[in-house]
Amino acid sequence: MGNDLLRFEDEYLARYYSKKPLNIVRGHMQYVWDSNNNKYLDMHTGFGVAFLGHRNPRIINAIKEQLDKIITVSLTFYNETRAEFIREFMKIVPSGFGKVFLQNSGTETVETALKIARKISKKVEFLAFLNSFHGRTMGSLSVTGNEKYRRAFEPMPYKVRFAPFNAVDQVDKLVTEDLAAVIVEPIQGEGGVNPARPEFLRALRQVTKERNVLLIFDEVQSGFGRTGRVWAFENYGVEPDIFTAGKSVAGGLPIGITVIRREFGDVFEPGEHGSTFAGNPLVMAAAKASVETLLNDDVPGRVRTMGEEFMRILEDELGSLKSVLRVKGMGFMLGIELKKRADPYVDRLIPMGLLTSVAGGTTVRLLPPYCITNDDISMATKALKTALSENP
Ligand SMILES: Cc1ncc(COP(=O)(O)O)c(C=O)c1O
Repeated sequence: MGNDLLRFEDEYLARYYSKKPLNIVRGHMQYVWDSNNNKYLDMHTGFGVAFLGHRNPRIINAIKEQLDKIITVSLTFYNETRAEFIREFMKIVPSGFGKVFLQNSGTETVETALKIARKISKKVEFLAFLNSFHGRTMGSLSVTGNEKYRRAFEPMPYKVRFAPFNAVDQVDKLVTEDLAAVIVEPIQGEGGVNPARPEFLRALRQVTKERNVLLIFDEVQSGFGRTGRVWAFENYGVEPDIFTAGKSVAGGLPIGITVIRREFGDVFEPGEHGSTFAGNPLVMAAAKASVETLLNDDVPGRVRTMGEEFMRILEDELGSLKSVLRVKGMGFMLGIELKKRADPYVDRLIPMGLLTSVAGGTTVRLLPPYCITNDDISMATKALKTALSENP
């Protein structure tokens, strides 16, 4: 990439991901630019973080205004910016939910959900699903149903049983009274963009209720408008006891939120849980502006309409290609499942000006920002068609 500075990343920065040879220097809404001023349509969006666009003007202004006031205030104290965010956030939370736990990432919000479930239920075991992804810290990793992420760190601290995702007929047998909770993504993201079948979530809700087992929906990837409703579970008409959110909720700044039903109250005694950075006014200002954007721009409505159209176009244009198995997903959480590994295709799309990511090994995942246009959809479809038509 002709930039000597970047060698510091190679030499000293611990590697988490296989790195792409692209130095991204700037972003605006659905586009990013590299150091050679090449423009890319961003459907990677930092694994979904930039769903409201890069540097969305409303969010940037809110951050700038807050910078002139104060950046950090512990949850030990009140802060009006935080209170304003909570007031806005409660507008998008269904009425049965009444407490919000603030964190700094998706994995932390899952950790918090698991702790809450253990505290409320006084039980310790969990049921999770194969192919699920819930995070990298040891608790959230315990409920992640993919050996690849867990193998190097066994044994896991939490006792977890795994079941096949969408196996409606097994729900009655698997959800036993000794479970603290069942945790499930309404749409599996990292596992390959796999929507739950409505009857699967309905069966989970019915049996968990009957057996006094808590139901957790992990909405870190599927939530906040991504699937054409504010929460993916609203597409199914099924409500959990606890749900999580993260990724785009603070417009690009780190956040994680756990939401629980009103009747559970505060759950933790002072000192039982905490977080140094959580609820800091800078992130809260960005998150408040993000909720306002979601509501003012009717993000879920736009995503619902355009997502259906995008999916139809992808099915029409790519569905019959030899390399393609199926197009799947919901709203702006879309996947093109291939007959072989997806990484070479994702790499090939980069010089064509389209950034995407891999999910479940064989799926090209599209997580576009809500503001993409019909021209962007045409450009992406054309690039995908070219890339998927040839062997990489
Ligand atoms: C469903 C789900 N849960 C949890 C996480 C972990 O979030 P984070 O990477 O912010 O810790 C992710 C991340 O992709 C996710 O998709």
